[in-house]
Amino acid sequence: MEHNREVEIDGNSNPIQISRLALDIGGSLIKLVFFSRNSGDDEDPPKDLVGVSSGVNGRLHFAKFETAKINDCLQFISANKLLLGGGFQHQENCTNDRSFIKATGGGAYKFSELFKEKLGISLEKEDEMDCLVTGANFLLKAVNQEAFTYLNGSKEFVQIDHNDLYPYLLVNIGSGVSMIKVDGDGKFERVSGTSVGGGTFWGLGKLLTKSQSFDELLELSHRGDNRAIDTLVGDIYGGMDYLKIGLSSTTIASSFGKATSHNKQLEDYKPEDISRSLLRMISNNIGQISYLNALRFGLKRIIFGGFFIRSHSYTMDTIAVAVHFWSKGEAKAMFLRHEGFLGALGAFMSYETHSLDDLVVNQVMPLPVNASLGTDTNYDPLKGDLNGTESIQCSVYRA
Ligand SMILES: Nc1ncnc2c1ncn2[C@@H]1O[C@H](COP(=O)(O)OP(=O)(O)O)[C@@H](O)[C@H]1O
Ligand SMILES: CC(C)(COP(=O)(O)O)[C@@H](O)C(=O)NCCC(=O)O
Repeated sequence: MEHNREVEIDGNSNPIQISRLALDIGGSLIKLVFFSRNSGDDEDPPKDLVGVSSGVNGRLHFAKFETAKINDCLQFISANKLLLGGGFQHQENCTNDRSFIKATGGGAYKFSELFKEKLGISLEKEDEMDCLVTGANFLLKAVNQEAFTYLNGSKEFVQIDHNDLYPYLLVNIGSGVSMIKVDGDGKFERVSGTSVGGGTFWGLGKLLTKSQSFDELLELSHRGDNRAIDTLVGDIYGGMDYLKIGLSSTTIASSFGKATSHNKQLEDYKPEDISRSLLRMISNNIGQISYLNALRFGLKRIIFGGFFIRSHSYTMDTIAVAVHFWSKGEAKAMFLRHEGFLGALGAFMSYETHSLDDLVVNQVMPLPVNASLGTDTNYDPLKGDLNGTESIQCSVYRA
């Protein structure tokens, strides 16, 4: 099982001290975020941080499980004693069990009883849209090298000016898609959504290609050629462009259009071509709907999150090109390194408004990890697909 291993620390076998665990239980995946305190070292806060006294150094960890395999997730929480710890406390041996954990997503309702029964814990529910926005704002403001653009195969990190962050359109591509106009911290409106999202790609792709996993389906798309199954403008116009309305001969005129051919069956198409065509169709469609919503509200920045993206170059390229094409270069698509963890991070941050409001999360830096969750120490943020196996260094300050 991909993530079902015990948490190690800093390359040795001391158990880590976990404070705070939050969950986002979605239609497809369960996302976990938890904080582990570095052993022994409290620190003085930076001089420019007013109103705080001492700090705690630690790491934020990320993990994910398929929702259908929720028992693996329960086992992971239990095996790693993630329910121990009572917030960011300074005592060395903090062992008081929590009676609740913060959780968001539909599964926080659906699986509430299961958590109670198997782990003896209540799920304190946080609104999913609230959490997505809080998570996105947190990442954009606090994490260095978080947001990037993707065009023609190259990533470029965007330096976020905190005074010029809002408004933006947040598009979360999970099982379904939510589009949220964000105007500030806690100030947002869900302006649109579409049911044609990540679940559609995975569901249709599984039926059409017999892929056994999402990763296999994505891998197939790398090798595919969508022209075998999509009808291009050139197929209709005898190889010519239709420049009068701005369409080149290579533009897709009709996704899956060639599949209408009477003398071909599903078996006559290669799974990799089907996967590629499907990925392109769904990414393109989401890019276009996003642009139309950005246009409705005059938004220039569209920030995409959700695990559908999986830092996959072809997905990001298709979305970015769609936004660029439809907006004639006016709007910009941006992606996030922690794309899939917005909701879980938002739930994690929501502890503050209740029992931990004297704490400020600050100085978050992406760092290669030591041994936490078996992460690759050569992690390169420029190349990386953050797959729920990285952690980031952070400090938390106490007022
Ligand atoms: N390992 C995986 N298993 C299933 N789906 C995955 C996986 N990795 C990425 N995905 C994609 O991510 C989508 C779920 O994204 P996510 O943001 O976690 O949404 P949700 O909250 O609905 O679970 C899936 O519908 C699928 O397209
Ligand atoms: C219902 C949801 C918010 C659930 O979130 P998810 O688990 O898909 O991340 C999402 O699937 C969604 O916004 N669906 C689109 C529904 C619509 O606007 O048509």
